[in-house]
Amino acid sequence: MGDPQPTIDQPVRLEIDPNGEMTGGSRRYDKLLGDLEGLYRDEDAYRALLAERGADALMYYVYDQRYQEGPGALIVGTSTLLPGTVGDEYAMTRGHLHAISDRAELYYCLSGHGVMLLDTIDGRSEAVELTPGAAVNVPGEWIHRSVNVGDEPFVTLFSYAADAGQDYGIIADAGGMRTRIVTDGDGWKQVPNPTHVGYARER
Ligand SMILES: O=P(O)(O)OC[C@H]1O[C@H](O)[C@H](O)[C@@H](O)[C@@H]1O
Ligand SMILES: [Fe+2]
Repeated sequence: MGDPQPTIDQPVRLEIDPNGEMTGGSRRYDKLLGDLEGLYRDEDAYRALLAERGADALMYYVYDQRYQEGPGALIVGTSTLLPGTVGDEYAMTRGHLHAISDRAELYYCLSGHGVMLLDTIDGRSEAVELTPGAAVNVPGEWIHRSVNVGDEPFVTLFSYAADAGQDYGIIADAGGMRTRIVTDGDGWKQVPNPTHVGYARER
């Protein structure tokens, strides 16, 4: 009686387009304007956009491919974040800490112009600007979100451990991340977020 035989998955070929289309993946999911209640600071601007474009307006979408949920497997996919602002804030993903918080993630920019916004529980914040060909290796323990600061879709290729999971509550409970990425007229800037009350473990 030896150890049980591991499941050996078959390699998968993925076709990944700079505009974010991916074939060979396992699934696609869409985030709509109506899903993003509470994300943006300017609630009046959010309500106005909702009235104008409807709850079904597409904000971002993700393709991914995974073999299994085990700790040794990778999830690979693309994220396409459509451009725009809500109030003075640029379009962004909800953001998360991995549920298994030490899990890292690679993001490689395929097209567009964005910022990876990053916070740690222990008080550090970073904003890493991404243009095609630039990547960020996000270490474990960093809360992360993508922000589109350009006029075109911001598309990244990502990869992370299949067992990582996502904790969204950590940002919601803190009143947002420590900083926000806003327009200053002709570009982006990072400003303190006045609604941020600290992450649970630092309160
Ligand atoms: O999950 P959100 O914060 O809404 O961001 C959307 C997606 O962004 C990235 O591409 C991650 O790798 C995905 O796992 C994540 O789901
Ligand atoms: Fe992630």
